[in-house]
Amino acid sequence: MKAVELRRLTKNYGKVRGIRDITFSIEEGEVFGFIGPNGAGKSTTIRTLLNFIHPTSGEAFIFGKDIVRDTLEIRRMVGYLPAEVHYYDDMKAGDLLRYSAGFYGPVDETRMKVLAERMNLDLRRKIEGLSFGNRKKVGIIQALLHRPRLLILDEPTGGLDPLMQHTFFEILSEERDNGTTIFFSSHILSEVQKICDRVAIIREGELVQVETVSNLTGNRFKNVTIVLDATAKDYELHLSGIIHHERSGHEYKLLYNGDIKDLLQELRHVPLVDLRIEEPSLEEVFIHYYER
Ligand SMILES: Nc1ncnc2c1ncn2[C@@H]1O[C@H](COP(=O)(O)OP(=O)(O)OP(=O)(O)O)[C@@H](O)[C@H]1O
Repeated sequence: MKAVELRRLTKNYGKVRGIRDITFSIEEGEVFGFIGPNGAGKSTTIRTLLNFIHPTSGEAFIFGKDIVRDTLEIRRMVGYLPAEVHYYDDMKAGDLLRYSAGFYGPVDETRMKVLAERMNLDLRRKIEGLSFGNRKKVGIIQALLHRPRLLILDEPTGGLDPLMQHTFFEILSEERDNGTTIFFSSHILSEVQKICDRVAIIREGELVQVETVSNLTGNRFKNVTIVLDATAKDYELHLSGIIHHERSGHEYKLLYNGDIKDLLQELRHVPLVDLRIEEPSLEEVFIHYYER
């Protein structure tokens, strides 16, 4: 059984495009990233999965349960962090967490305190006095507290400083090691690279690609910088697999997705001064998909 399965899931807001024909699935225990620029449809997908909004067509399942028919059962298995957290301002953070965790059964006070301590959150403070980042921490603890089988996190790191992001990813790794499935959306590719097994790339409401992170950052893609002799005339590389190239003077920068032997073969005929072959960041790889 898949942890999450979407089959041609579509959501329109009246005439406005939300998401169209989204199909992918997440294995149990996987850390799965959902990547796309603002407005791509990440939140729409997540909110449809949790039945906050109704699909226009298509279907989806969480641990085999139908997202529309079995909402309550699904909510019990899921910890959800919305992109924007809205709370009753007048409550203390700790009381709010107790109140919301109470829905799932007895509240694990120790877990709440440990998480709050690690995230440096004072549970006695009222929500209204908390900064955006501290409210985010409340949301993160809320999502984690009842030890859900599946974590769905919508842009979880926004508002957290780098140190806190580090702690947050540490906590996520521990959850993963305990078997929790994690689905999180982001427009920051490097953070997805850190922790995800696979990523789905969404753009303008449509799924562009589902790929393992190791495939994307692994052997296939290289950043190649070639510096030619000043005497070299305008030079054109005759190679398939060049995804993107730019030139300034005698320096050529390529994003290359092909056999490295073909590249070296081609370069034998070139008045080479310098050559660098480096691992591209996920950003650079994705830019190629977005530009298509
Ligand atoms: N309640 C709504 N009513 C009408 N259109 C909406 C609504 N919510 C989202 N949309 C539209 O659906 C599309 C996808 O938006 P969505 O919020 O899902 O994107 P996103 O990938 O989560 O981006 P962001 O990171 O900016 O939240 C956008 O064109 C957006 O304008």
